[in-house]
Amino acid sequence: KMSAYEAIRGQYHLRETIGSGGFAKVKLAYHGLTGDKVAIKIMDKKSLGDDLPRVKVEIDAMKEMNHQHICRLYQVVETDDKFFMVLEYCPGGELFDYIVAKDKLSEDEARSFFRQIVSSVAYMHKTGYAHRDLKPENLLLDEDQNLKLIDFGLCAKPKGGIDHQLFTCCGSPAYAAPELIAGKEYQGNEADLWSMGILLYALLCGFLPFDDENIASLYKKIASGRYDLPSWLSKESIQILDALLQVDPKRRITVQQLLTHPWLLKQENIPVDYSSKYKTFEHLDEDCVTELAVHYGQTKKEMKEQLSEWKYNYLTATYLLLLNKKTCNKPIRLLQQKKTLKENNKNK
Ligand SMILES: Cn1cc(Br)cc1C(=O)Nc1[nH]nc2c1CN(C(=O)N[C@H](CN1CCCC1)c1ccccc1)C21CC1
Repeated sequence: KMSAYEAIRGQYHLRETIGSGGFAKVKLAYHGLTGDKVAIKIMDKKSLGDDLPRVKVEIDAMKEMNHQHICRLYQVVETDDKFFMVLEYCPGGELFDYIVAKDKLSEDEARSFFRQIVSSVAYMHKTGYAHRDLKPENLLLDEDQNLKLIDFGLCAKPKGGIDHQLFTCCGSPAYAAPELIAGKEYQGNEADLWSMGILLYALLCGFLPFDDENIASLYKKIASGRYDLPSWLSKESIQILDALLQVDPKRRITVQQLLTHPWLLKQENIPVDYSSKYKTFEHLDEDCVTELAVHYGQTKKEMKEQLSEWKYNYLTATYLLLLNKKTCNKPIRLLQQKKTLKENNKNK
């Protein structure tokens, strides 16, 4: 049986580890046929333990979401002992590090980022998912300062719809909504809006509104809903923070109301557009289909049938990366994959 890395090795050139968390690590890699950079999240089944279902949750969620501010899933490889998720590579790293490096952001820069966050969350909620772990560590920067949402391992797709009650308490305490830490029933979408308030406060201030080493006093501060307002905050910034950081979830602003909030309209006066700029899964790009059909020596019809199955195999990844190139006006060309020595000898 093929070892895990062998499965990946023929398709990608693995490079250094760029991130490591509890049960997973992320490696930079190059996709063999396009030469494009990708990030491969590698999870060991044994060390996942009973967190294993979270991987399925994350994979199923990311397969369903196709949005310019949500990190793109290209391919999934499962072996006996590992999961590999091939994901979009973001060379700017985490928004968290960006804020720390700049101390705090200007209101205009915070607005530019927050509009993108609202766009990704509105799309996610529309698709029926609540993230439940929104924080600056889970927002990555691409080469054009665009934000990409990651880490859907704690997300929920409530059976009864996005406004259905949830129970599991999860996420990072400093970003968790009062109703969530109170152990009450809560709605995932409402809890996400609270976390967005914490996020916006961090963008504008460079520190957290509720913070304490002691978890019990942290919870008391969150439940009180009282936080400092630094002198540099404008009246409008204070207003939108107040709308988001409402302790009572029923009084909290909704993501739909956010789309046209005056603070977000300041500057360009255009409501946040949360629709996906990417083509739907049904529409296959003719040029990319042609390039793949030629490369694999198949008819366009056969290639379209294979692509339409969206198996999230190497073919899905190659198609999506070619589509990226086309969107960035780069030539849609596949590198002639260097045949491995074994293959060469076989053909002799
Ligand atoms: C840190 N950094 C610096 C540069 Br330059 C690029 C990066 C970078 O990580 N880029 C990057 N592109 N695509 C990805 C990443 C990181 N990354 C991640 O998924 N990163 C997360 C980061 N989480 C935030 C809170 C806990 C862990 C991660 C999850 C599990 C293990 C390790 C890392 C993906 C795959 C989606």
